[in-house]
Amino acid sequence: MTSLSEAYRNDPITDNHITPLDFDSLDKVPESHLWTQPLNNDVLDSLIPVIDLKDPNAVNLIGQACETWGMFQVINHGVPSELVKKVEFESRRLFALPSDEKCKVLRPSNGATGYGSARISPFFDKCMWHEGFTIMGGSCVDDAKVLWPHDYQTFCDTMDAYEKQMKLLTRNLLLMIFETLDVTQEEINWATSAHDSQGALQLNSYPSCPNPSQALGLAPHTDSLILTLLHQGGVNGLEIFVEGLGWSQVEAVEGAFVVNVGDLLHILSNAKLPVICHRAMVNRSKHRISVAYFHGPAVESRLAPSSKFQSPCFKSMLVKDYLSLKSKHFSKALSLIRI
Ligand SMILES: O=C(O)CCC(=O)C(=O)O
Ligand SMILES: [Fe+2]
Repeated sequence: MTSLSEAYRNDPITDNHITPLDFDSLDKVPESHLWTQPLNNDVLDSLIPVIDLKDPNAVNLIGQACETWGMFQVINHGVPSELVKKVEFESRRLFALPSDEKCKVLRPSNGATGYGSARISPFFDKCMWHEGFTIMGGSCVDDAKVLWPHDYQTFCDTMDAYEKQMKLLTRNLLLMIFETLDVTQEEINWATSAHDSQGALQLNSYPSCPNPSQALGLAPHTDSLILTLLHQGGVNGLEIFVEGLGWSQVEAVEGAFVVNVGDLLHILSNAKLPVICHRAMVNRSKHRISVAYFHGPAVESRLAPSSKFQSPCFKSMLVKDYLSLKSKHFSKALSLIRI
């Protein structure tokens, strides 16, 4: 069976879009990372609801938030805060390594895992104030052994434990979403299956930046898979684009995960659930870390709007073919499969 990481192999990225800056060595933002168009710092306050999973009305609130925004935050989700803190600590330990150490596990141009710039980098003229580390296929032991030959186990155990928790929470959230979205049991099984080969953990690092108004942490994008769970690490930075209003901050709420609909759930819902365009901003004083878990279905499986919809508005295709289309056409991918 093809895994998510294998699905990315056919669409290599050129090497100059993979190696991040050595941020520690800089006291000003280089031309390559200076975004000249206004980044609009008049951001609106948070519009995205924070939902308590213990609220008896949580299912309806989640359903409403998904239909309105394609995004919500959850608290009281059952993921131990100690584990989340450990993940953040281990992530900081990784990104604090010297640049040449981190580059020993640089993501290969035709690969999906390891250290490197955001996969969306080739679609933008300017570089992002960001470095990332991607874990797919259930284990990061090979990379961790290179980074810490004698001390890799804690990192791996922490990431494994976190990924397990993310899979459980994702499944629960999807089941709640499907209580208010009419799809078949087979489609629910498709969306909630959670084999090791399907999810991805993305550690994001946004070092403090001497010129935050002209640098961008992560450029605007939608997430490609089914559902994303994001830990913002207590530092604001995530923003969403709201048609007619502009950019709005998604406040970093202590202990909350930001949950957002990805392209594949948008397609399954026949566009009933919007997919929200978001970006990450940087700041002058804090080194921001975020951790995203992306949940996807089997890449060899077929993707289509639910058969409950009389008039599907997207073509049916294999998941891996959609991911390949997204790798080539980025933000145009959804419109290319629109009927
Ligand atoms: O760091 C953030 O706030 C956003 C991260 C994100 O959008 C992603 O990893 O896809
Ligand atoms: Fe994202």
